[in-house]
Amino acid sequence: MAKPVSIEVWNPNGKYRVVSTKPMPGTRWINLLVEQDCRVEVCTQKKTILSIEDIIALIGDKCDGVIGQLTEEWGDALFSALSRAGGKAFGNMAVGYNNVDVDAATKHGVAVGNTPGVLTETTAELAASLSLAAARRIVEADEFMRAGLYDGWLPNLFVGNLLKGQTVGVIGAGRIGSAYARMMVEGFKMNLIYYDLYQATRLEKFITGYAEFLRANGEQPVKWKRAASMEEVLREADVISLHPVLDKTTYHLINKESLATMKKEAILVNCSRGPVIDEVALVEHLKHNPMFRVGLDVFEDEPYMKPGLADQKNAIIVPHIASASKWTREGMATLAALNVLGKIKGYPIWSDPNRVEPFLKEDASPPAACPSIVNAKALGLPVSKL
Ligand SMILES: NC(=O)C1=CN([C@@H]2O[C@H](COP(=O)(O)OP(=O)(O)OC[C@H]3O[C@@H](n4cnc5c(N)ncnc54)[C@H](O)[C@@H]3O)[C@@H](O)[C@H]2O)C=CC1
Ligand SMILES: O=C(O)C(=O)CO
Repeated sequence: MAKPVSIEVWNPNGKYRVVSTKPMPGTRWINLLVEQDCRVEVCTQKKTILSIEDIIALIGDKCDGVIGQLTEEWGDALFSALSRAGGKAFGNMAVGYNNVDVDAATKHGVAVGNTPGVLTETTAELAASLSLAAARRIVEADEFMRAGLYDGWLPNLFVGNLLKGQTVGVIGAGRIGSAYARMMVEGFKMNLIYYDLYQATRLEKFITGYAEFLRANGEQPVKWKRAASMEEVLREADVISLHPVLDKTTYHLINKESLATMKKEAILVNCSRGPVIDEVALVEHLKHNPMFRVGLDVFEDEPYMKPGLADQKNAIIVPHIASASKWTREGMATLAALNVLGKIKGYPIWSDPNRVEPFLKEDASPPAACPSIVNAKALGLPVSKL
């Protein structure tokens, strides 16, 4: 028997019971649920990652929907518990849903929501920050200052890489990868090489237009290329940022062999999911190639790091904070709640999950639709005409 889990309750007499496995930023998401007759229960347990038993205890005997987190393994056990409790919706507070067994959810008739569109720029900005921090050795230099080691300007002190004119490589040029590419190309006048299963037409058009603008202003134009293979990106790029989804095709995409393909002084950034990189191979590569640098937001066995990673001066490591801007996190909470609410109320699915602004306007009621349900087709859910 699982121990009871501590909760905070809003609108105790609400008709629909919605559980959030974590307190989430802002209050709009709670207000929107309460206004629509939901009793909202938020788990306040002082434990970062809840166990499956904890979540089953939270679901209880009657639960209409759950808002959960990417740290939780949502598989058959949780979806059958939710379905037994009458639940029809699970909202993952994330765009990535590799923690969710979508087939199991579909089998139990549960809609799975995610939160695309609201974290694109925020995540791309962190990837850009890590790229810059690695190129200019900002963390090492900061540690040096704090250690009281600075005793005057020197010609060779913390010399790093100039990005202008170098090539940025993007693997996975979807929403976030494309936003990152634009930042690096437009902001630092880098050339782009990208690899994706699909053509990034809008990104290509943007860079072509920007190159024309630069040429017209007497500046060196930037260039872009869609690579035929990932290896081409690894061979040619000076800075490589990973932005694919995590699935069977991208697990350990970066391994011993692919690391060996990269330039000795390349920079590798990962703001996607940890298992896209074989972290043991990466630690070895960092040890043997001191001029190779990485910026990591995500890790293979979060919250842990593989032995030796934290000792490498050529690694910048931050704790999965790529989406951590206030606007984005509040927006993610709102979208996750509206996915659950929409399914409870029987609303149709929003037709373009990338165009989520109407759901985020503080001073307006959100559209009567679920912003993004990943198994909408499999469940045969109707699409909104709004
Ligand atoms: N570190 C963080 O806090 C965050 C991490 N993420 C991660 O970033 C991922 C991407 O997010 P979005 O850009 O919104 O998704 P997206 O679906 O727009 O882009 C993913 C791209 O990866 C491509 N792709 C899939 N398999 C591939 C392969 N084998 N090789 C090359 N490309 C491949 C897809 O074609 C697509 O263009 C999410 O799934 C999530 O895991 C997202 C937000 C924040
Ligand atoms: O949305 C996601 O996929 C995240 O990783 C949140 O930071």
